Amino acid sequence: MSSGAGTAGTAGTIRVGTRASTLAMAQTRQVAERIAKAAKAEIELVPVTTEGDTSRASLASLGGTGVFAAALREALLRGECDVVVHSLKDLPTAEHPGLRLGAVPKRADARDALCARDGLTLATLPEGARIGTGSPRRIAQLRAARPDVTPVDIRGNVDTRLGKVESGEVDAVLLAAAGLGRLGRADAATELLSLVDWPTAAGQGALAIEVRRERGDRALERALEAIDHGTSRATALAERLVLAGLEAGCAAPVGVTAFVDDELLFLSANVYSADGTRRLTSSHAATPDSRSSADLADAARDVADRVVAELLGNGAAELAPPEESR
Ligand SMILES: NCc1[nH]cc(CCC(=O)O)c1CC(=O)O
Repeated sequence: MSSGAGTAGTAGTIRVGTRASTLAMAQTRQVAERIAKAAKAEIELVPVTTEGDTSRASLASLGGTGVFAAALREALLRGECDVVVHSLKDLPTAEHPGLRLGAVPKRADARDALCARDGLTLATLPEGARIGTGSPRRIAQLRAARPDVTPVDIRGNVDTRLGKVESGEVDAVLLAAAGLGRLGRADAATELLSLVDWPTAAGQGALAIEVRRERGDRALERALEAIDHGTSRATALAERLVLAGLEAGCAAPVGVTAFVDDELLFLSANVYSADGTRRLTSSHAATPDSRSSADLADAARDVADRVVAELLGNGAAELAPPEESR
């Protein structure tokens, strides 16, 4: 059944690398079925354990970028699989020299969901409520919206986190709506937070299919082209360029949202101080010359450049200076 390393797809089987968490397996299975159909090939899921899965350290202390993606990328480079499926928001913004983004399928809901006991919402949570999240962005947004509540650093998969609400360990957790939806747990959300005042992580809700840079399997390439969704790729690109542009000069939490609305590619970003008391915001729009991938990508680069320049010009780096200058 399983083919040896380096024998990419020779037996008509496409090996799809994935994290082994329930969420990753669920979303990879959905993408893998589409690849199988488009390539008219068999697929085999190859689970890869990543440091982000095994470490109990808080996500913030793991350094954020790359803990989930690195092991998948190594498995791909070693030839243990032909493609890997990531949550795009877990993929470092820097390009890997040996890899390319084969496809960004149609994106799911980019919003964060509050999953609270007793149907509570951000506005109706009692004073001092305990809210589970380890994300510096969500903590800053929470502190800005409800300075009286207490963020609690929790880890674990989606079911573990929801279980902490059921057991009463916390009053609510903040999770990506997309992940809840893919697990069939959308019902757990008691409030979907508006992207207007609660923008989320760059690429949240989008998946990324990565492949080795060298081209070989034509059927696989055509399948990835068929799955790629131009506006999802462009909005995720715009958001990730903001993150990349700020990473150089700013370590503060960032929320960013882009969408394509008829004629317009719109991008808006917030940079927060860690305690949520200060916030910089910038919004820009561009009109792509056409809906072609190339024109959408040009528009994405254009809006991202303007948003980054404005945020840095307004002092984003001073909200939380990069480590080395502290
Ligand atoms: N960092 C963990 C992670 N990576 C992707 C998702 C959700 C799915 C997505 O954004 O596509 C999650 C969980 C969460 O933030 O609730």
